[in-house]
Amino acid sequence: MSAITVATTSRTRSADLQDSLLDFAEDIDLAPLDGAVERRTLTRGAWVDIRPGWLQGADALMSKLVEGVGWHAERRQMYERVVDVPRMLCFYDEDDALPDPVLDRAKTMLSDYYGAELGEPFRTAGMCLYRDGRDSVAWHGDTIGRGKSEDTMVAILSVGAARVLSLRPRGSTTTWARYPLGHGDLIVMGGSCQRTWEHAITKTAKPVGPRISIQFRPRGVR
Ligand SMILES: O=C(O)CCC(=O)C(=O)O
Ligand SMILES: [Fe+2]
Repeated sequence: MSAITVATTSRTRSADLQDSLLDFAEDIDLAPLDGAVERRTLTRGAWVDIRPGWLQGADALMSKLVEGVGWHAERRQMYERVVDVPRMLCFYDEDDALPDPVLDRAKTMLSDYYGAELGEPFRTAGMCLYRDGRDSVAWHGDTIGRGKSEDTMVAILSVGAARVLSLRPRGSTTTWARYPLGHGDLIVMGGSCQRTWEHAITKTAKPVGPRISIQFRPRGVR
């Protein structure tokens, strides 16, 4: 009798394990962009496009990237002090192999969808790993390159814990828009957004797990 009970229990357990492995092995795939992207017009020629749930199988991609990306910490001069950049980073230049084929497909899909409007393809992939709510990115525009003077686009795919991307017009100290970016969501900042608006991932005291952001940019935009 007791042997049967044990056998039943172990069957259930292995079935559970198999289910969770199946969940884990859910195919990593991208849903269509056509007809599923919503544009929010900001001021001064800036806009944001949102495509929630673009990536399926985001758990599998998250694990793969946490393990497989050559994350490194950076330190940065802040006035008189050198401080830790509060997130881990990795940059894939246009000829670098991306850590999962789905990211190549993402880049191609974005280039196909936005090519006519953007006038060029997405080329590079920057990655940030926010280990917990203490990791952040301060208010900034991506203006190291051409975003300083030209309209452009920065497309961000998020995996892992949801964090809020905040936006404000340059010169303002108040947040005008908050976009919670969840597991598999896409947001695209476009038009003049990098030079006329600023964005940030602010710290949160809430207990949040790790989040990875993958930013696709055209050549010369940083
Ligand atoms: O984590 C994000 O989604 C934003 C990252 C960002 O703004 C940047 O790397 O320039
Ligand atoms: Fe940025």
